[in-house]
Amino acid sequence: MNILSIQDVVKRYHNHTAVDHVSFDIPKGKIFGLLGPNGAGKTSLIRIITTITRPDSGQVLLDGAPLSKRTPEEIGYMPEERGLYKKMKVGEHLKYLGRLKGLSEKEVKTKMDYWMERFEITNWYKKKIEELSKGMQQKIQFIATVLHDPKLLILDEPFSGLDPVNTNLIKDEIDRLNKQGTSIIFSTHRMEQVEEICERIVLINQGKKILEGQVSDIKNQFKENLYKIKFDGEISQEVAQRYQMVADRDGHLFSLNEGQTSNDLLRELLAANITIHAFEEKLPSVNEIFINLVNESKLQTNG
Ligand SMILES: Nc1ncnc2c1ncn2[C@@H]1O[C@H](COP(=O)(O)OP(=O)(O)OP(=O)(O)O)[C@@H](O)[C@H]1O
Repeated sequence: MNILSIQDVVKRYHNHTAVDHVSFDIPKGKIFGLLGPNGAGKTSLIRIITTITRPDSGQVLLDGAPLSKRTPEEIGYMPEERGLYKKMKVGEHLKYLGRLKGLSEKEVKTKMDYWMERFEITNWYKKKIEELSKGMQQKIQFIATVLHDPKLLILDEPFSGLDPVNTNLIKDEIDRLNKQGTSIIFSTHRMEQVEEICERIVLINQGKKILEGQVSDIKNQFKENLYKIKFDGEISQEVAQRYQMVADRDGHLFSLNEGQTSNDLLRELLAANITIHAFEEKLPSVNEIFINLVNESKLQTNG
């Protein structure tokens, strides 16, 4: 079952196509990465999902049903551009946003107290937003996003401006909400966070989907048969050349040749009488895959 189904969605601004026939599904209960370089069309797509704008064509289903007036109550969206009213007090602000999402006065109070206590910030109720640091405002924005228990959370750069302790705090909350069944779309340019957090990703470039799938499958799909080996001892020139051995940060990289297996390499190294401390396949990082694909499609467009 999918929490979200994007079906052939197109969005144009004047003569620019920001989202160009994009389709993908997001399975329920997963953390899904929506990736792409600046200007790729991610925000345009998110604004369609959250019903801020409408697509020119195509449709979006949330939990199997077309988007409607009730959609915002089912989604929690934390935009990259944080939009809190500086002059409002924290308590008033959360109450206001919770009411906008359809919560009753009593529900807002219960949920707000729960989150403020959870984050140990109950002494902030009467503080004005403008009195809070960027990171503190970020916490309030997070609470505002999850206050109404949305079934789909859309988080755009949720850790920007947070120190490592608060990053972990929010990361743990995201994880906990996900374990309780909340589906999550996570949009970021921080690729190491994608590897750590997301199960599946979609990569958009110039409005078009260029890659989609399970992170582990994608890494395997783009692997280059590289092995990282840590060893003590001498490797002959001949073997080093044949495997295009190069020094890496804390070991050496070996490339398998056509038709060779990792076992062939290991056998050869054992015969060379070296002491092997570590032997592992080096899969490309999501960052490397991202950069390669985006550069490739740039070349295709320019060529
Ligand atoms: N309201 C608008 N009017 C005109 N053009 C727009 C509008 N919103 C977005 N665009 C254009 O659509 C394209 C996609 O923008 P979008 O904000 O969706 O990208 P993005 O992937 O979110 O980028 P970033 O990572 O930089 O936030 C860009 O070329 C942008 O200039």
